[in-house]
Amino acid sequence: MSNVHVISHPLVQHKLTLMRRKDASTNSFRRLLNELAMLMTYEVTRDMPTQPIEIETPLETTTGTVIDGKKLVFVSILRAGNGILEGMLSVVPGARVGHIGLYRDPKTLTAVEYYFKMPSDMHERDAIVVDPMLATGNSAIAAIDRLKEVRPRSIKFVCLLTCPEGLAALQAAHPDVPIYTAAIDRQLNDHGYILPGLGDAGDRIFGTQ
Ligand SMILES: O=P(O)(O)OC[C@H]1O[C@H](OP(=O)(O)OP(=O)(O)O)[C@H](O)[C@@H]1O
Ligand SMILES: O=c1cc[nH]c(=O)[nH]1
Ligand SMILES: [Mg+2]
Repeated sequence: MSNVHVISHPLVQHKLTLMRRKDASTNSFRRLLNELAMLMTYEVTRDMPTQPIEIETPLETTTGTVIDGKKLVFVSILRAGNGILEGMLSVVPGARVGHIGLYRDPKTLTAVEYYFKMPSDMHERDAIVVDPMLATGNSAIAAIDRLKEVRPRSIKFVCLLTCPEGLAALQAAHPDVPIYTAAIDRQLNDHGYILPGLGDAGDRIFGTQ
């Protein structure tokens, strides 16, 4: 599973454990997701291109290093992706943002698209697709199928939690897309929920249960 990166940093694991607890409030769930997303961004953007820039310190001229945030596009799978998006944008505020609206049909567990909006010139941008949950993989696969139609320069997928079933499905459909996650849980239940998991991410972020 060389294309799968599990971010096992103690801070990430600590916050994820607090989020899993069923008694975590909407407020603390959202705040923790935000903090986790910031920490995960550090790993996910480790290889992003930089360029040298000449600057003046109060004492002399020197050469510093900057990124070009505009070349990055965070692609949020609605709704729950927006919980990760917020944290990522606080670390890379210049990034562009795309949205893909998808929901899982509760009976068939297939993904149904209701919205798609990307920045222009996607072929010049590196896309990071975000969604807290990779369960059956149907939503991530549908989102990446659709995203590939506008030909971004590269694609990564970031989630908080996944399971062997979702990883296998996404890797089979899009072997070129690296996957970043904070944990690989045990399995899916009969309703397509991750066990032990954290429940329905969208409902917990937005308090819609
Ligand atoms: O891997 P899958 O089996 O496709 O499941 C994962 C999807 O399920 C959840 O979205 P949901 O359909 O609940 O929509 P929401 O974000 O609007 O709540 C989650 O945020 C993922 O998008
Ligand atoms: O466990 C799961 C599976 C899919 N979507 C969620 O929000 N949670
Ligand atoms: Mg949901």
